[in-house]
Amino acid sequence: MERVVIVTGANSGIGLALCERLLAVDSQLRLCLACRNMRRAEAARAALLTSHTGARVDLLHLDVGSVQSVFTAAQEVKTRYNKIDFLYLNAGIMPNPQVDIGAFFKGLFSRNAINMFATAEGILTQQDRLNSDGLQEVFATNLFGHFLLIRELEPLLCQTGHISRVVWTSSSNAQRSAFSIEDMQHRNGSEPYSSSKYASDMVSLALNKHKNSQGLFSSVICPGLVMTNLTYGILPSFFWTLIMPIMYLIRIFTNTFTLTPYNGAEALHWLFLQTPESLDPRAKYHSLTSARGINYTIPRQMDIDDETSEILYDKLLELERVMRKKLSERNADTEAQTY
Ligand SMILES: NC(=O)C1=CN([C@@H]2O[C@H](COP(=O)(O)OP(=O)(O)OC[C@H]3O[C@@H](n4cnc5c(N)ncnc54)[C@H](OP(=O)(O)O)[C@@H]3O)[C@@H](O)[C@H]2O)C=CC1
Ligand SMILES: CC(C)CCC[C@@H](C)[C@H]1CC[C@H]2C3=C(CC[C@]12C)[C@@]1(C)CCC(=O)[C@@H](C)[C@@H]1CC3
Repeated sequence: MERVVIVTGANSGIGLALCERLLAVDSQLRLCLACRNMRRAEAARAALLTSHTGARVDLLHLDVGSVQSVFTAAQEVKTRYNKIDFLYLNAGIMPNPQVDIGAFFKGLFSRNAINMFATAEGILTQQDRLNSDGLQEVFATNLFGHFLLIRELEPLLCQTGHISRVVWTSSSNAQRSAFSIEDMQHRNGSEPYSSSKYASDMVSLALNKHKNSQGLFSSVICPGLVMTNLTYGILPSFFWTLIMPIMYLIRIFTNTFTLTPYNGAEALHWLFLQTPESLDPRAKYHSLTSARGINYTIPRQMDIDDETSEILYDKLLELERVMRKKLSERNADTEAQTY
């Protein structure tokens, strides 16, 4: 049976590697690349068709960081497909990352060194900004746009007699300490990436609680540390290439250095092959690569509580109402001006 799979941020890195891997296991797939830049999306589609001639690969314009774009894209999805089997929420940003060199060297000679390499805890900050919707950009892109997409696609995702899956590309950098329920957009901190990923872990838990009975199942994964455009924003690519032998050395101590997008997509691919009943809603599924280069997936319990995840879910629903109102007022104004 033909399965419909949508991948956000599919034109590069882990998203593109996932598409390659999915087409390799299911040639009947109807794959939809949901991207903000159609030129890059076309190039990704061409690359996929080179290795999988005859595959059914659609393109969808989607900027998850824009409320209007999410609504327009969801409308388009509803006209194209009558069900969704997998929705991979993979698009993500980490703007203006800064590594605290002092904290890095302190961590290097501490008992916490392995954990630091696996999670970047305490050594990585970012500078966020407001987007044109008046939302914090990292929150809007990594979390809220995806949340809205799910809400808009509920008629397709929650159908009686059909199972749909959503999979969030989260991170082991998601930390409780970076998230505050009073400041869910992380307006006041310097770890918006960590906060947004922690929030996605909580939303996934809440979604399972509210939507499993309607056939919608949510999971979260961490791809490990992968060389992509995102990590090339932290250190330039030539520097990563220079220190690659050290990276392989570190992999002996932490299997979280998956390094290639193919390896990083392991848990995303693994989830595609599992039945939802066999999965743990409180677990994050980690892509891991052993020192010998063997890929595997393991679940680890997430540090989240039901109460905060419920409050967050409600707050997101409230923000959704506010944004819908704002948008309809904005659209009414534009219409009035054109007449
Ligand atoms: N690399 C790593 O070590 C890790 C990555 N992750 C997560 O993996 C996911 C994929 O990132 P990765 O492959 O590493 O990095 P890439 O930068 O290669 O991929 C990110 C993708 O998201 C897209 N994207 C960004 N913003 C938007 C937007 N507003 N609307 C639509 N698409 C958007 C990008 O599009 P464009 O090309 O147009 O910018 C790109 O296709 C992210 O969620 C990231 O947080 C998690 C843990 C580790
Ligand atoms: C290995 C080198 C000698 C020095 C590299 C130091 C840091 C730049 C890295 C150490 C741990 C890395 C890390 C990430 C980014 C680069 C490091 C901070 C991530 C935060 C990238 C995005 C994620 O989502 C996490 C899973 C990564 C965790 C580890």
